[in-house]
Formats: sequence, structure tokens, C-alpha cells
Amino acid sequence: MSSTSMTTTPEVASKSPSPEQLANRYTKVQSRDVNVYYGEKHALKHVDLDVYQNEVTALIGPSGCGKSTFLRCLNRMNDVIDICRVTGRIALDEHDIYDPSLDVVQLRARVGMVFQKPNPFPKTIYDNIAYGPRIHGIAHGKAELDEIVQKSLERAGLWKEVSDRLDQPGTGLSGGQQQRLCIARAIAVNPEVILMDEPCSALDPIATARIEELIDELRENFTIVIVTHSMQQAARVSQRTAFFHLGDLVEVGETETIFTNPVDSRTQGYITGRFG
Ligand SMILES: Nc1ncnc2c1ncn2[C@@H]1O[C@H](COP(=O)(O)OP(=O)(O)OP(=O)(O)O)[C@@H](O)[C@H]1O
Repeated sequence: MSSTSMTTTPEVASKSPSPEQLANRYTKVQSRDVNVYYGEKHALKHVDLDVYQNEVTALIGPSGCGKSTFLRCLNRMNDVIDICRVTGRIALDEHDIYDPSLDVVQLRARVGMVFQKPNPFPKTIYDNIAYGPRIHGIAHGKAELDEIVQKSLERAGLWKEVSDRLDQPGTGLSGGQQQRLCIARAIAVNPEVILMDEPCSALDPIATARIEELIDELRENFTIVIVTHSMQQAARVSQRTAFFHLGDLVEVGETETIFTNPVDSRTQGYITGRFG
């Protein structure tokens, strides 16, 4: 069902943090007064958002509201867009990621990304996973690299399906398997944060369900920020939800609260399908 045809709010199925987890929340990523401009266009306005460790934060909102722009700020993917200018402060573990002395390659190893369309390298399954550890010098020797490849595929729930064909091209897998391969590739360099930009939009419902389960498993070890057009998906996988509209972060809070008792009328309008 498309968001525009929805008239009821989605059911929240994600596991809410326990009172103890709430009390011990650690801010992994913090944005303060973040503005993004594409040339003259003010695409994101004064965004203050805390992303908590080992939780899934969903970014939702109508098309063009700035969700992907914000996500890309978190590992400086916007740096590659010439007309893009970012102001304000984004900190990872309290360190400013826009500090000129920061090594962007290292940042992107710490803050990995999974894209909308599965994009395996035109290499074998093994080499898709081994590529990152090799360039970052993470593995010392073949045995260690083999172990990283196996562990990453296991954590992405793909090992059993591909263990007997690691030398086959990654592009020969199904769409859902390719996306899990991309998740395994992101995991292989030991990131702390994984950014996901509509990771299921090219997948069928069964492959989507598998990725959603995986996201829930991965949050034990990683901090996840996911952009999704599906409010049902946000409700299923996230602990916190941030609603964007026309470049403003309108509201952020516990997913359950955002979907059952939002404060702002724009959030209410969006989650009940009055606009999208
Ligand atoms: N590379 C770019 N150059 C110019 N404008 C851009 C660029 N990328 C995004 N924008 C503009 O910035 C605004 C926010 O775009 P963004 O892609 O972040 O929104 P979004 O909420 O992720 O949208 P969607 O859900 O459609 O993917 C839009 O008005 C968009 O046209």
C-alpha cells in the first residue's frame, strides 16, 4: 500500500528500548544547527538530531524533504557534490566529522552506507567482501581475510546461501541476496554506524522482510540510520523516528510516540496519509 493511499497509522512492531536502555542511551551521532544548500537552494534547515547507539533511527517524510541529504551528511557523501554546502556541526563520538584534519576515508569506514539499489562490485562474492578489509589493511594474511569474509556473510544472513560459491560473481545473486551482500560488504570493515538509504525499495516483500529482520539483528552491534518511504517499515524496524518536511526536522521521538501521538499537525497529517 502506498503512503498516499493510507488512512490509518501504521502499527508499531519494533522493540522499544527498555527503561534501562533509555536511561543509558549514548549519543553516537549528534547534529546541531545543520544546514545544507545546493547552490541557492536551502535543502536542510537548522537540523538538531541525536542518533543513539545500538538503535535504529528512521528518517521519514515526503519526497524532497531532505531525508537523503541529511543521511549523506553523516558520512560526508555530500562532499562529492560540487554545489553542496553544509554548515553547522555533526559529531561522531563527540568529534566534529567536518573537521578539516579528519580523514574522510577513515570516516566512511566508521560510517558505512547501503544504497537504494543493490550495487555489488563486478567481482566475486568473496572479493566484494574482501575489498574493504584489503584496502584498509584490516586483514593480515589469507586466513584472517577468509574469516572476515565468512563472519561478515554470516552476520548479513547470507553465508549459508553462498558458502559453496564464493568464487561466483556477486551480480549473479538475487536482488535480496545482493542487498545482503552489500550489507556484508559494509560490515566487513567494522563500521560503527550503518546508513541505509531506502535499502528495500528495489526488493520484493519476502526479501524486504529478510532485510528488516537483519536490521533488527544488526542493531545489537551497530547504530543504524535508515531512510524509508514506508511508514510501515519505519514502524517495524526503528526505535526512533524523525519526520522531515520541506527541509525542516519537524519532530523526532520514540517511534511509538511519533506514530501514535505526534505533537505536530504536519507529522499527524503525514502518518495518517493526508499528504505524502
Ligand atoms: N545533487 C543535488 N543538486 C541539487 N539539488 C539537490 C540535490 N540533491 C537533492 N537536491 C534537492 O534537495 C532537496 C532534498 O532532496 P533529498 O533527496 O534529500 O530529499 P528526500 O527526502 O531524500 O527525497 P526522496 O524521498 O524523493 O528521495 C530536494 O529539493 C532536492 O531536489
